[in-house]
Amino acid sequence: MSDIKNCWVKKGGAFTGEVSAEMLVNLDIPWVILGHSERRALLNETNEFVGDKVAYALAQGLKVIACVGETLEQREAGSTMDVVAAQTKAIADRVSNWSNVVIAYEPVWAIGTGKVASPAQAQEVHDELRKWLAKNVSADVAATTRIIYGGSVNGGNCKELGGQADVDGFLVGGASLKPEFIDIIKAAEVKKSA
Ligand SMILES: O=C[C@H](O)COP(=O)(O)O
Repeated sequence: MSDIKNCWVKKGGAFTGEVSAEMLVNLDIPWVILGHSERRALLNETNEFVGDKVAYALAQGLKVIACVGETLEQREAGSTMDVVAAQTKAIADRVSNWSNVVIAYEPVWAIGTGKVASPAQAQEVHDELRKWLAKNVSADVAATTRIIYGGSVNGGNCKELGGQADVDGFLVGGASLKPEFIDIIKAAEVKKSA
């Protein structure tokens, strides 16, 4: 197993049902996904709590895919960038070394719905996120941090999405269980080898 979709915010202990970062390290699981929208929405994980989790997981030696993304209501209200900037800021406030962080932009309305963001919509947010990192963290972190896209990626849309300048790969749910996953991997690797 190469990743898991959550871990606890601090050292393991009497937190029944939670998976600690230390457990993942012991099991040689290198990556953890934190801040997934389902945990934010269903388990009331705040931006600050997610930021604390990211910092703790990194401190234990894990690599983190940190998810950010807006709901449909937030997009329609024109607050997409405010939402993802606030989510990213809570991480930036707690993390100084970004070398083991990947940001996953996952518009909530696109996750598991079949309604993928258009390549232009994805590129716009990825570009804004990179600019946010350049302004608020550093030019180096902005240039080197991978910003991947998630939300209804499939074999049919991966090429065009992956061709966008600031889309550095994908976070894939449903399609990772289907043969088309191989096409998605290939679409993500084109840029890596370029
Ligand atoms: O956890 C998986 C991601 O949220 C994306 O899921 P999806 O590719 O099924 O939309």
